[in-house]
Amino acid sequence: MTDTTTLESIRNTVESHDVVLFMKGTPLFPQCGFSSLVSRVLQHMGVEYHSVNVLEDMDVREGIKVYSDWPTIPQLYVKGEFIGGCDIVKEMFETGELKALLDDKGIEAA
Ligand SMILES: N[C@@H](CCC(=O)N[C@@H](CS)C(=O)NCC(=O)O)C(=O)O
Ligand code: FES
Repeated sequence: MTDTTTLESIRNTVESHDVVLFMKGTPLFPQCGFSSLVSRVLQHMGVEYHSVNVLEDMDVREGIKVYSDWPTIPQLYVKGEFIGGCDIVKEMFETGELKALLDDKGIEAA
């Protein structure tokens, strides 16, 4: 069960930072290949981002799925908007769509 406090706290997190990655582990010590890939893409692009380790909080791990109506981790948010998980981010990176989106939102990428 996901309560409104958890959802409000998630909303606060995604609205407090331009780029937020909900992941398993941390950028330095990712705990899953899918999370690792997305954090490496962002690092490679020189994008500053806030990361949330869902393994530290079961409420967030389950709550983020309800918040976005997306069943898995990782989850990338840009300016409060859910962008996607590993497959989507990988594809958007390869096509240049991710760079275009970040440019469009005024987020600096190298
Ligand atoms: N195809 C997914 C891969 C991510 C995925 O399958 N995540 C699983 C395993 S890490 C997950 O979050 N399962 C639910 C959970 O662990 O809470 C994507 O594009 O992001
Ligand atoms: S933790 Fe096993 S696939 Fe992500």
